[in-house]
Amino acid sequence: MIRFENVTKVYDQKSRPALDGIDLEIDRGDFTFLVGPSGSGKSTFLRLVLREERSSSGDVYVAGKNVARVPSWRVPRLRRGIGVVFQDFRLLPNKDVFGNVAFAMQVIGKSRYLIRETVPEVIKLVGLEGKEHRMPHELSGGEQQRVAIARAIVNKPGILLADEPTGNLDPATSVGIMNILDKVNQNGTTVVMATHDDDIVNSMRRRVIELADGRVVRDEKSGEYTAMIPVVNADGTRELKPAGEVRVASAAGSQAIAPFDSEEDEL
Ligand SMILES: Nc1ncnc2c1ncn2[C@@H]1O[C@H](COP(=O)(O)OP(=O)(O)OP(=O)(O)O)[C@@H](O)[C@H]1O
Repeated sequence: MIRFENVTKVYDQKSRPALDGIDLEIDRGDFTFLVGPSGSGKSTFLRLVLREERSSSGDVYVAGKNVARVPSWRVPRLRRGIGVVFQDFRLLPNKDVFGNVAFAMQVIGKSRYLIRETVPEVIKLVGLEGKEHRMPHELSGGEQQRVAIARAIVNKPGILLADEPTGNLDPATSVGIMNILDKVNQNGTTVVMATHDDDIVNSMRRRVIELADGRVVRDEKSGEYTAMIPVVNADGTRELKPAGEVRVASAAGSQAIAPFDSEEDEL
């Protein structure tokens, strides 16, 4: 469903590549986690699949098509087959739940009849029945993410890309979101999820592709993950440490420099 053949992406000639010679294949119907420290290339991978960025060398195939060869006017059609969910939900603030989900069908010209049929089904699938007329600001973070997932899948995409979909949610709410993504996957959609959340990865036991400095350093069929966090030690040296250790270590003088701890503070 997604194939990378020796793909390198360089944003800035003076820096190391964001992705460096990636070779991998994700089959139709797979659920794959993309893990790795901040800056390892996860979002770049997803942007290449969506053709929001182009590779500097190597080929990206989505559903058998070399995305670099898709003419610009056909890119919207390519993207129609790919649903996307982000950490920050990105709902339309002036539309209610129904309107947010329906909008994804309206923009591609689906009939009012089909919209009236389909939107309630998808709202039910994500567990938001009865909340169709709530505005985004009247929903919890978890509910907003459910709307975002409903919007991403309402046109029945073959692929769902999720970039840190639980990054703004507490652990219990995250479990609910993962159950929905699992259901979407069981309905046949290929799911690729970038995450730092080891609890989620370890509870799901799905394929884990780990990136570091733009390279694949691990690819396991049903793997686990320990998130690593860059820290500055008391003596000023920097190193990567397992996330669990950092919380203990910080009391002893190490300070996390990645954004994860500050994100937790915001919860
Ligand atoms: N538009 C851009 N221009 C220049 N450099 C970029 C751009 N986007 C990403 N990069 C760089 O490419 C590398 C990979 O970034 P990317 O966002 O893909 O990592 P990530 O694994 O998704 O990180 P995070 O977990 O923090 O979201 C980083 O060094 C980053 O600074």
